[in-house]
Amino acid sequence: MSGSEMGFRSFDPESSFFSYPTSHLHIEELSASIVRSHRETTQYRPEELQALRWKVFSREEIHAYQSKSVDEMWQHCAVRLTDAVQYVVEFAKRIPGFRQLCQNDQIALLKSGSMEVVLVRMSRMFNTENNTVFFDGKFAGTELFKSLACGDLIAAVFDFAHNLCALRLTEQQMAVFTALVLINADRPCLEDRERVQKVRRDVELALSHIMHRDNQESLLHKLYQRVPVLKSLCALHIEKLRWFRQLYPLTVHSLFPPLYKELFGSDTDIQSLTTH
Ligand SMILES: O=S(=O)(c1ccc(F)cc1)C1(c2ccc(OCc3ccccc3)cc2)CCCC1
Repeated sequence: MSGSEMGFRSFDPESSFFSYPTSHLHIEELSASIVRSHRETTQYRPEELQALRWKVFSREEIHAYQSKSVDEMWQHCAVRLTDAVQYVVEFAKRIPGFRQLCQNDQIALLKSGSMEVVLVRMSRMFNTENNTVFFDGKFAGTELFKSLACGDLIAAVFDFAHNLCALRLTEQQMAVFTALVLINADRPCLEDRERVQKVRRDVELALSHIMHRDNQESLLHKLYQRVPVLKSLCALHIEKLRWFRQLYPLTVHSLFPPLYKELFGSDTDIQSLTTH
């Protein structure tokens, strides 16, 4: 196996900055740091979700959600999503390598990747045995979200969560996979793509290292196959948001969280991410 295959890179005097050899120790430290950041920034611990696994909404509670108006339910989910995104922002800021990126690139990666990370993390809150997701303190099926009037988006969100949950990723595997989803050098509006790629390369090595250590390398290609689905889910979310905003412009303007509008609205500049 050549040095580059083992993850070692030779010194390149012309490179924009010193390209350090990626040692196994560096990769192990990076993995440990990403796992710690993940554990510190997930809203619910796995054991908490496990304990609540069979706590489902009653018919009356489901009916109450279904009786909400479209704009009320959209606002409710937008607030939930924004909460989840703020934890993802905190996760990103604690990833070595992400912090070293310029602020513009940190914001560009969060703007295009935070929803994807939320959707990956959502698979931790999914119960494949009754096809429910943890929402507002209990587990809910798709029928609870009927008043959103975007059944195709909800079905796709559930389908994605179900498929990923079925892979039974460990928290460590989930942590490094979400870091990989976030640190993507193909995202739009990046200033230093090469630097993002170098950070991504080490996270890729970290994921391969963890999957090899867990003897689950066969999962790697399944994980990489889920990435394009994430992209299409986020596009569908943006499409639905455009539809919703045409119907309820005032709700979006005055009742949606500013961070939600900055991340998913039209190209408004990101204020609240920088002031964090
Ligand atoms: O718990 S949730 O509110 C939830 C909503 C819909 C659903 F089917 C399952 C769960 C949450 C979520 C919020 C918005 C999502 O897409 C964008 C969206 C969808 C519908 C309306 C508005 C926004 C997806 C997930 C899960 C993770 C964080 C919050």
